[in-house]
Amino acid sequence: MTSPLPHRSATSTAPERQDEEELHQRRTAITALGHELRALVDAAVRTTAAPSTLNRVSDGVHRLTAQLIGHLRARAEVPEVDEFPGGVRMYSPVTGPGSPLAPPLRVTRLDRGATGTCVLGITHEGPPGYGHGGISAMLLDELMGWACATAGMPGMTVSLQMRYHRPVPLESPLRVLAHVTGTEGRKVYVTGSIATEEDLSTVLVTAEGVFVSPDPEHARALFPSLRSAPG
Ligand SMILES: CCCCCCCC(=O)SCCNC(=O)CCNC(=O)[C@H](O)C(C)(C)COP(=O)(O)OP(=O)(O)OC[C@H]1O[C@@H](n2cnc3c(N)ncnc32)[C@H](O)[C@@H]1OP(=O)(O)O
Repeated sequence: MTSPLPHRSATSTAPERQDEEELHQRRTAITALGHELRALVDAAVRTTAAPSTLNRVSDGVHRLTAQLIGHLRARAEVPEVDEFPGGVRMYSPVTGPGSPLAPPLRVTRLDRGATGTCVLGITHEGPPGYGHGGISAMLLDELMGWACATAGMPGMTVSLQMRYHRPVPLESPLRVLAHVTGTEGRKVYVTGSIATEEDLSTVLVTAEGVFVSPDPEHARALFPSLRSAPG
């Protein structure tokens, strides 16, 4: 199972340990804020509170936001708390423990594949009581991307074909699966599915995707903040 928290190394030198401790504290705080934000978003889309209460909460949230906007990172800059590419992404809208949008999906790497678990909430609702089709596509796109990475070919989605067989329930543990089925040059072919933990044999959604590993020149142009990174 992937963890948003850093691994600690017994062989770290003292300054490294200090850095690791600081990273651990930041990730723990980001995770705690993400948890509270998800609770806020959930309550905000479910509440039947009076307009006066909504206005009061709105003012309070505005004041809280002001405490953060003095410390924003530049757009497209990889957060210091992340390991990109190929590792922790604290603010991913799918897996990020710091993201109010993320369920978040908890991912386990498999051999040329990946599996993920999550619970969708009312924030992710499409038809009343069920998940939005775009959210299912988001879960599968992400996990299929992880599957590519486990096959040693991290890439970007160029094609994603979805099939919605049955509605995806909210507030019910889900299992998402993805497997690489083949590669051809820089292209990776991947399949994915969503089922409930309760009934793994009844597939609710399936997907077929093509991912492409950008060539190095293209990758440097797309991700300039990684210009000095190895590879
Ligand atoms: C671990 C975390 C995982 C996270 C996963 C998240 C996944 C995402 O959401 S990625 C974001 C969404 N995707 C994107 O924004 C990608 C946008 N596309 C691009 O930028 C470019 O297409 C890019 C960089 C991927 C590839 O560009 P480039 O390197 O020039 O590839 P290009 O030469 O055009 O095509 C490579 C091959 O793919 C094929 N291909 C391109 N597009 C498609 C397509 N839509 N369908 C099928 N095949 C395609 C080409 O035919 C070519 O095949 P061949 O080598 O056999 O001729």
